[in-house]
Amino acid sequence: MTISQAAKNVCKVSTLATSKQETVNSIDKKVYIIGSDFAIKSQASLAAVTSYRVGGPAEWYAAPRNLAALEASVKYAKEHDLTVTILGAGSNLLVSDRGISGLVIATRHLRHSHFDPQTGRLTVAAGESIPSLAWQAADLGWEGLEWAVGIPGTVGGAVVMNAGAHSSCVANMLVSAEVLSPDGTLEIVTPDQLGYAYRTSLLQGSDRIVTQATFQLKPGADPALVVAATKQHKQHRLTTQPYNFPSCGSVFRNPKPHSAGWLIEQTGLKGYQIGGAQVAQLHANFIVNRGGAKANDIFGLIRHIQQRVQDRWSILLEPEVKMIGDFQPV
Ligand SMILES: Cc1cc2nc3c(=O)[nH]c(=O)nc-3n(C[C@H](O)[C@H](O)[C@H](O)COP(=O)(O)OP(=O)(O)OC[C@H]3O[C@@H](n4cnc5c(N)ncnc54)[C@H](O)[C@@H]3O)c2cc1C
Ligand SMILES: NC(=O)C1=CN([C@@H]2O[C@H](COP(=O)(O)OP(=O)(O)OC[C@H]3O[C@@H](n4cnc5c(N)ncnc54)[C@H](OP(=O)(O)O)[C@@H]3O)[C@@H](O)[C@H]2O)C=CC1
Ligand SMILES: C=C(O[C@H]1[C@H](O)[C@@H](CO)O[C@H](OP(=O)(O)OP(=O)(O)OC[C@H]2O[C@@H](n3ccc(=O)[nH]c3=O)[C@H](O)[C@@H]2O)[C@@H]1NC(C)=O)C(=O)O
Repeated sequence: MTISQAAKNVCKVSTLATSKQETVNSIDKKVYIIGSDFAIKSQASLAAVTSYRVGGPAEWYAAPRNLAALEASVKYAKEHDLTVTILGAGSNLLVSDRGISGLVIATRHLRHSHFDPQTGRLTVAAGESIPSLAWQAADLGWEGLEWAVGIPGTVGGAVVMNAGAHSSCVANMLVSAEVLSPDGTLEIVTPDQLGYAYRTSLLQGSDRIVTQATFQLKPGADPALVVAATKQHKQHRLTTQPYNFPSCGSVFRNPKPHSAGWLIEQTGLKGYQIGGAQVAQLHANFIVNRGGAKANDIFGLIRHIQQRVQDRWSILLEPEVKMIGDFQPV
């Protein structure tokens, strides 16, 4: 970005200026615009905030810490005609090496949680960590989230993805979610409105932002037993899934009744590598970043796996990972 471009971008934001707004360091790429209740950063690294640790920058990036700041970010994007991309913990995203144009809004800093012992309901902001909630519930002796340990995502991402493991998933326990639309309206939606199915929901590809969710859990169990079950799930993961290198978890949905990992292994692709991206030895449905991978290495490997599995089994594997931005065709 040139100085004049940076200055232009600052001007754009200054139209929203409040008395507390200031800009810092408009000479290099890191231009920060601090509003009364929100900040926008230009050319922010997305590799730093996604689990694959790859990809280019966000043209604009906001990480609101409360609902008002989220609403301000959405309003800002609308007024400046910026495409909005939502990021949770970035644990199911592959960001292109060219980065993302428009405004990336990270919801992982929206935080609050309330365990209501009267109803057994857990109401949490979109940015709360799913595995952290699983451990908190276990410590309280609340059953229902044992499966979620080891899924390094946020509540927002889990509600959108219908995250699941060990035969449970978000759809089974979600009571309602609060969503923010681009026009600024807040709405409470229930699971029957979200078209939930295996690893999918109507929120995928929609422009609605999850701000908080309420889950139904089961209080009253012996905490020691719930902690033990949670530990067991975590241990199972550590022995069957590669946690030692950056990944996005399972790359492909299972084409039921088959499992993607089995199909990929049987195709002889374990250990196959493009650049720094490798089909994991421990679990063939994981692509790991062995160090220095480019997003395009991972993208190329995804396409290679799809082609080889299609050739061998006549099954087209469907990516679970969300690929965002422009990728070079392979
Ligand atoms: C080691 C590892 C293990 C994993 N294991 C599992 C597993 O067992 N089961 C499983 O289901 N997944 C698993 N995953 C994948 C991932 O953790 C889940 O999909 C998780 O739910 C993604 O949450 P996130 O907050 O990281 O979302 P992100 O990856 O940031 O985003 C995912 C999608 O949700 C959207 N989104 C995120 N937050 C919001 C919001 N507040 N409002 C609207 N849209 C939003 C994004 O735009 C994107 O389309 C694993 C990943 C890793 C790295
Ligand atoms: N391969 C990859 O790309 C990535 C893998 N990961 C892995 O995913 C897994 C999930 O990630 P993470 O979000 O860190 O989840 P963890 O389950 O490791 O921790 C989540 C939260 O729960 C707490 N916690 C952990 N263990 C216990 C326990 N026995 N009792 C009570 N509280 C506990 C942690 O506290 P405290 O912080 O105090 O430990 C933390 O606040 C981890 O194994 C992590 O290494 C994460 C990101 C990317
Ligand atoms: C990690 C994810 O979710 C995971 C979730 O953690 C686990 C545990 O419940 O079950 C699913 O994995 P999975 O179907 O691969 O489960 P596994 O039990 O590891 O494997 C299924 C079958 O494939 C076989 N398998 C697996 C990997 C491999 O390299 N080779 C192989 O043959 C296993 O032996 C097993 O018979 C989810 N994946 C999908 C795509 O549904 C994710 O979505 O990101």
